[in-house]
Amino acid sequence: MTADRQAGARRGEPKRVALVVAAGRGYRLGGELPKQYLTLGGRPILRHCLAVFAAHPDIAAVRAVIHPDDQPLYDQAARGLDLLDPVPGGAERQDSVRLGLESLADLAPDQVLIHDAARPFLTPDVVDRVIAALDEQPGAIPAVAQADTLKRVGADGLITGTVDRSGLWRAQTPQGFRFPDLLAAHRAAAGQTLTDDAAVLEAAGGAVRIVPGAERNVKITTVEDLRRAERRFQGPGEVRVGSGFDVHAVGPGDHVTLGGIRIPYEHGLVGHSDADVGLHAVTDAIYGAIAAGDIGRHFPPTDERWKGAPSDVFLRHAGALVEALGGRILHLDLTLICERPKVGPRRAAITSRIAEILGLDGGRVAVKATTTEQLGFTGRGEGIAAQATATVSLPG
Ligand SMILES: Nc1ccn([C@@H]2O[C@H](COP(=O)(O)OP(=O)(O)OP(=O)(O)O)[C@@H](O)[C@H]2O)c(=O)n1
Ligand SMILES: C[C@](O)(CO)[C@H](O)COP(=O)(O)O
Repeated sequence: MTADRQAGARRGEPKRVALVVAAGRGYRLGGELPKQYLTLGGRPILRHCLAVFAAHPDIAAVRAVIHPDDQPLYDQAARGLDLLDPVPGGAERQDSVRLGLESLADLAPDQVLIHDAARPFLTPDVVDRVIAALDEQPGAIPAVAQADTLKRVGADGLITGTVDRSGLWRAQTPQGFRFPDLLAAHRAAAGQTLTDDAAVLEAAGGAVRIVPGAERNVKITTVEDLRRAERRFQGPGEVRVGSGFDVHAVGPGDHVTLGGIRIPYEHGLVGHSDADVGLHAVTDAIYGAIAAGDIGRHFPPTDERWKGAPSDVFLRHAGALVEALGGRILHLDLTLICERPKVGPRRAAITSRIAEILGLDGGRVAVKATTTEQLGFTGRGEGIAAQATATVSLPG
């Protein structure tokens, strides 16, 4: 559970769960793999939305509903994300949602957001709008106003009429509801065929509000949808660079933690967490690249939960935020500044550890060390400093 999620739970906010339906077979798209497991922008389609929910501060837990045959594909797609175990779906989308809701009954969330795995371009702002509307309504869905003229067409291909498009909206997901209402509505609707969860709540007499969706939040249904989605990931996207800097004072102890590894030493480093200046600088560099604040905002030093905490927790959080934006860490460059302990012999271990924490290729992580020629606080051995840059690409 992330820092923000734990904080939310502590503030007594409604317990909100995201349920991602991913048990479909993708017949209209065809091909050997169900569409949610095809690779888009270097990651399985399903992973895109799972990452958004997993990193969202107002979502307490995330569960996917999958086809039982897809377990190995799911395991690969969800690797490293903090999720509830998946549950098996049913023959139709509606069955999969109902089974997913039943599986959450023991957890008794206050609210649930249902999302199609086949909508990989979900962004946190759409989730925010649905959640905000749920404060006032039992149901809220993102939707986009219908812009084209609508024709009713007969079996012979001839137009039989023009449909008045005023008041018509295209429904998207995630669709948010008060959990007990939606579970009851789905149980009551078993046997009817309804294509979204808003329709299920409407059938039970529940009010559902529209909030602005996003044109980019499309569902991948056909080969043409997939091609269009792939084109969005072509080209460099937007490249951003962030920088990070950190210092910790030397104090009593018999080791320091630097760049995620423990190094025996005649002193320690003083800090609220494990005082790993290296990981702190890299973490702040990543936050900087995506303009997501700094380590102190996400993990306040006044918070007892982070006392003695291993700093890989902070770094993983920054990596998850990049992923939730559909981005990728292209390169990290860390410089450790101290006379002692000697970093050179540990450079490879630090490089591998940072790469491992973030799931990166080691070639994307540079670790360097320097002294300040015995000048200043690092030169006198009073503290260790670190500076880092992070280069991140975000989809265009
Ligand atoms: N039995 C089903 C059918 C659909 N879905 C999910 O519902 C979402 C929207 O459905 P759709 O786009 O229609 O997906 P498929 O059913 O896979 O596509 P098709 O109808 O072309 O087979 C998808 O994320 C899909 O995996 C599901 O969980 N269980
Ligand atoms: C729920 C939905 O995404 C709303 O647009 C859509 O109805 C699901 O897809 P399907 O093709 O109707 O199963």
